[in-house]
Amino acid sequence: MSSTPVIDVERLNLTYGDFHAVKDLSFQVERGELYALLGTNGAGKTSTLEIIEGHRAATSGTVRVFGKSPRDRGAVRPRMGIMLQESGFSPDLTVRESVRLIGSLTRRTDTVERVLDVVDLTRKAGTKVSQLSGGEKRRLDFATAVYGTPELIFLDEPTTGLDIQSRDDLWDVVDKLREDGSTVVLTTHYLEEAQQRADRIGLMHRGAFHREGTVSELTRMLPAAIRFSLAEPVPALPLQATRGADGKFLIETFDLQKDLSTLLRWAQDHTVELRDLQAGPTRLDDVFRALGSD
Ligand SMILES: Nc1ncnc2c1ncn2[C@@H]1O[C@H](COP(=O)(O)OP(=O)(O)OP(=O)(O)O)[C@@H](O)[C@H]1O
Repeated sequence: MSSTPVIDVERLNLTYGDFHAVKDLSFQVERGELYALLGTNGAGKTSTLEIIEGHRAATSGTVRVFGKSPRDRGAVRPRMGIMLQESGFSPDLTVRESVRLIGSLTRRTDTVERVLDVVDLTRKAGTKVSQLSGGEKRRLDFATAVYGTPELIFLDEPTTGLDIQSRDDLWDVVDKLREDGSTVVLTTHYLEEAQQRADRIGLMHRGAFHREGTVSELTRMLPAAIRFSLAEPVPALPLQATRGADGKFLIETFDLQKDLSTLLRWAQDHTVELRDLQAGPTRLDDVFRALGSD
């Protein structure tokens, strides 16, 4: 059984004058998914999101949100919560007034008190926006996405500028929204967040998908890494290794278990200490670095 995707993008193109910013992009986001749109600077993520959010018209291609055109704002907009990189709240309004204003714009039902509590700004309710810290402003931006528990939530670099506790709190709220059935589209430059939380990732580079899939699909095609240091003099190793500028050895392998056990057995037999030993699958950062070298 297949249900209509929440977001359905087919052969989307966007040009700014002569510049082709989004090239034939196609993807779907299913109900309840957390989809991360990642990419290099200028890859076209914001442009793509702006079209899906209904802020910008496509040059060609089709975009459907809940089966409708995102330009049909009356039908689609109340079902979306959008946390932009900068919400542009009026500096003279208080936090409470700002949330009330957001609420009236969303046309969703909620209470200001509940939303302030969810984003942990109750104590700042009477404070003017101009007097908030960077992290508090970011939490106020988050309130725009949370108000009225929308079915579809866009989070554009949501944790930038947040301390660890606030980040964890934000993700707890997102987890709760997902339990309640919300679909989430995320952009972030914190790759570990995407790696931990996304169901699927679209990795954009120069307007197109370089890769798309689950985290394990994206990382599977790169070798795993074993890293360690050795005391001098360095004995002959049982496997091919390279040595980094920091003096650490790196073994890249598509058979981590076998090569790691070979290395450990060799170290045991030769009474060699493998210092700072680390072994693991490729991280998303490495997929990105591979992109940069294309
Ligand atoms: N209004 C515009 N007019 C002309 N070119 C634009 C406009 N907006 C964006 N661009 C260009 O389109 C490309 C894609 O921009 P976009 O902001 O979508 O990228 P992004 O993936 O969100 O980048 P970043 O990670 O740096 O925020 C960039 O090369 C950018 O310079």
